[in-house]
Amino acid sequence: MASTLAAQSLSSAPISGAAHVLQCSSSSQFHGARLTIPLSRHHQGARPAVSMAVAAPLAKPQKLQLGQVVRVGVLGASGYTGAEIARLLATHPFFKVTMMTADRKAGQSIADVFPHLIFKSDLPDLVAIKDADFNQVDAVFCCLPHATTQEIVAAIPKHLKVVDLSADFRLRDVNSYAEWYGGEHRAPELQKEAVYGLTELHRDEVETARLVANPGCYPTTVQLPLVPLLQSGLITTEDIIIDAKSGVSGAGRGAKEANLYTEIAEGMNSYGVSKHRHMPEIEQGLSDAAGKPVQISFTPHLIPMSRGMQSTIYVKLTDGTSVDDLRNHLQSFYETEEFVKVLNAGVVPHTRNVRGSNYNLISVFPDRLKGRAIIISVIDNLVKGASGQALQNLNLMTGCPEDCGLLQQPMFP
Ligand SMILES: NC(=O)C1=CN([C@@H]2O[C@H](COP(=O)(O)OP(=O)(O)OC[C@H]3O[C@@H](n4cnc5c(N)ncnc54)[C@H](OP(=O)(O)O)[C@@H]3O)[C@@H](O)[C@H]2O)C=CC1
Ligand SMILES: CC(=O)N[C@@H](CCC(=O)OP(=O)(O)O)C(=O)O
Repeated sequence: MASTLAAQSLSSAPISGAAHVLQCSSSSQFHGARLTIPLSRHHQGARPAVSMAVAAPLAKPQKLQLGQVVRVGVLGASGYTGAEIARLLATHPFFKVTMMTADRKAGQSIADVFPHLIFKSDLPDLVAIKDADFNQVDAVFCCLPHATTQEIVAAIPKHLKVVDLSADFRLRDVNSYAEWYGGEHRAPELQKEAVYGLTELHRDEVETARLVANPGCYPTTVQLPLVPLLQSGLITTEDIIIDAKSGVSGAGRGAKEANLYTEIAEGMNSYGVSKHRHMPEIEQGLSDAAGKPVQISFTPHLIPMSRGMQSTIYVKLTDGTSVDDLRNHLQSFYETEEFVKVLNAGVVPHTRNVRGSNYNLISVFPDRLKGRAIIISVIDNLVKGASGQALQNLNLMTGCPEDCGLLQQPMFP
């Protein structure tokens, strides 16, 4: 009996006005609550833009009571971030996965695709996205490749809350999206509606959002330390240099030559040098924080580990600021946060210190060069950099305690 309560309260949540009328192109019309977009992974053709009005923020969700159940759909559950959501939800007191989709793996059981999930025997089988029944869910995690995602999210019934892990709704400027993602956005109004879900910095907006754009993994490592420092004027907006490293799972599970064991093991390489698509996302957040345009130098690297991410960030102090001021400011800024911790002077974080967890560790060091500091920020790309932060956001959007399902400690060593 109790299990239907949340379903009712969530699906009847007031989403204001005519704002939610969907005028899809004929190929993405709704029939009942199933998607009928032809979703071939090979389909790259241009489509007309989906047009709709921008939705107003929702009311804050009521706190869930124990016994209530939020039915969750995972689109792209046969990928790394989708599987990670299923893993994190295994002990969640309120969320139950009732629908999972796949593309090539549709029709299989999740345990056949990911044997580590066999212990969670109540997970549904993987269905093709065209067969996804949105009557079975109250909320959706969308774990699909960017560009594929926008039309799918546009066609999800508007009473459902959605956290999208792709890059499709992160950039506010449609021209910037077109420039960095190589094609016109096909749901620009949704791009305006989406709230950027860097949880610790946008908590209030996330709570009242219907659609959250979950941040990229590199942008999470960079913005968590730099936004408070730029907001407080402790560092300059010039000369920000970011040297970042990611484990290979950041590239997804799809087979790619560059990600073969033989290409990755016993070595490392830079990629996207001076043109990585996370640059505009990072610059958007840093510019908002500084109140003026900020440009960065950013070079990502692929290193031979399955998960984990480090950004080493070189910044210039403003006049009269010391490195201790930076550390003290970050420590007090994040003092009450569960998932962001600022280490004491001299302590170097390791990606293993956050492996499998939703934590971000930050450390601040003086540079040998006068007036400069070096900031190290580590996360697990699949957790705080993707599925963990997505769950943190959906917890807030549905009235669950923010840390539900997220308190597992890092695996070390
Ligand atoms: N990996 C990471 O660390 C991070 C990833 N992200 C973002 O999250 C999203 C998911 O990433 P990740 O899980 O790594 O990706 P994967 O490549 O591992 O998984 C992609 C999923 O999408 C499905 N899929 C692919 N193409 C289509 C299609 N045309 N129609 C329907 N389903 C499709 C795949 O199904 P099947 O396998 O059955 O073909 C699979 O379930 C991406 O947008 C990514 O950029 C964000 C932050 C970090
Ligand atoms: C190692 C690797 O390839 N990483 C991915 C970033 C993963 C991520 O956060 O990206 P999204 O913006 O796709 O969500 C990349 O550099 O494109």
